[in-house]
Amino acid sequence: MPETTTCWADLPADTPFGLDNLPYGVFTVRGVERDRPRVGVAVGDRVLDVGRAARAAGHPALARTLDGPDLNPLLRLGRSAWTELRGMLRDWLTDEDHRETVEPLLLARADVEMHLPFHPGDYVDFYSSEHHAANLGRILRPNDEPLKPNWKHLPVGYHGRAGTVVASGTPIVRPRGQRLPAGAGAPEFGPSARLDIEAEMGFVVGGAGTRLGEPVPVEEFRDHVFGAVLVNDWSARDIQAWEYVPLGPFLAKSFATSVGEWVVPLDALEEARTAPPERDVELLDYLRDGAEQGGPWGFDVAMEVRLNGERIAEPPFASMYWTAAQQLAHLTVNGAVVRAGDLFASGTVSGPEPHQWGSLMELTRGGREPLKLADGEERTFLADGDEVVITATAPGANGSRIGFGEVAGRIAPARR
Ligand SMILES: O=C(O)/C=C/C(=O)CC(=O)CC(=O)O
Ligand SMILES: [Ca+2]
Ligand SMILES: [Mg+2]
Repeated sequence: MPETTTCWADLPADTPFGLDNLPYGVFTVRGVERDRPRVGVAVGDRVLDVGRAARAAGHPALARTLDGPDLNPLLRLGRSAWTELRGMLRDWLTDEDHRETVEPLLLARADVEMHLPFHPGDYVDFYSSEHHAANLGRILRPNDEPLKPNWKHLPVGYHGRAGTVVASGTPIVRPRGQRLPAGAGAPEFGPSARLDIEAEMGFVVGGAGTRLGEPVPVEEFRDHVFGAVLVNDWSARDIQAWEYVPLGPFLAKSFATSVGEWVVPLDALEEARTAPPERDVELLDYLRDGAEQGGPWGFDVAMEVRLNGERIAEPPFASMYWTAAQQLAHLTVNGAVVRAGDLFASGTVSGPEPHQWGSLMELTRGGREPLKLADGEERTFLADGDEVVITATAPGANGSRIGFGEVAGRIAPARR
């Protein structure tokens, strides 16, 4: 990637959407009736209509993959096409010769509506923060070891529900289900009373996909992953507690999983790459992720969680024990296929300090110690009308800052 040259468009100083980021999303223009959702790239506080830019630059085939309504066709093109397009974007945005055609294709962010950026065929969620896993173990299983014996030998995960992966801003209807009231002998049915968030980072699969029986080794991570996106894995703790023994989460997490508006390309995260925490058990060969395997694949991403506008947590993604490259290697080691558009999420991101915990379950010690909010309100779990917004930034090339935008959701009352 060439060094940053200046964009002819005036980018706000310190923008998290500079030329070293260029994340992809899907947009329509507000107020245009039946506008087609299509691919956009964030540039400063504007959004570039990339398909039209590609067409104007004489790349009609590429333009067709960007005409929408999701990133999936672009994801299928694979690593070399992504790199080529990234180079073209920089060219279009820095070379005065392109200004006349490209500038009218930059729309104010305020004038566009963002949509679900990709449609996952499969969605997996891991459980890869040691701090989160140990915190939940201590809260839920106080008489056991906080971590199960398998935890440091493999990235524990479960298959989620791809069809309820929703765009940032989608209202989250409080789920109803079975839960066992404390001390009761039989379950009751009703709206979840312990609705929680999980602040996570997701990774979006790209390329030709794998064939049945073909694993993706850690070494090939870069060829199979397009980029990263914010995730909020809404979780109904009361439904979960009753249903998930012994097979794992089912309805407690399948009602909605929100993803961020922008997918940040792996290329934009080169500067943020960092070594994961020291491993204290010897890993099986397929999970090794040292320099010989092209690692490390940890990322120094600083996340923030806001509840009704007030910051309640700052989860550090760099503290995750298992990396996305290990997760992908593990999820395919049995020969399961991955396809372009698939999403696998990190699991709740929690750091060592209490203000770094990525779920209300942890922040309120299992609902026993309510959070006191600035407006005088208290929360254990989410109330109807609450809005949760998760944001993140990472260090970028040339001293820049890489923004992930946000993943937002407001709780709507349960259906009656
Ligand atoms: O340890 C438990 O009993 C429950 C764990 C979770 O609910 C966490 C989960 O779903 C995975 C994650 O986001 O880390
Ligand atoms: Ca989760
Ligand atoms: Mg979910």
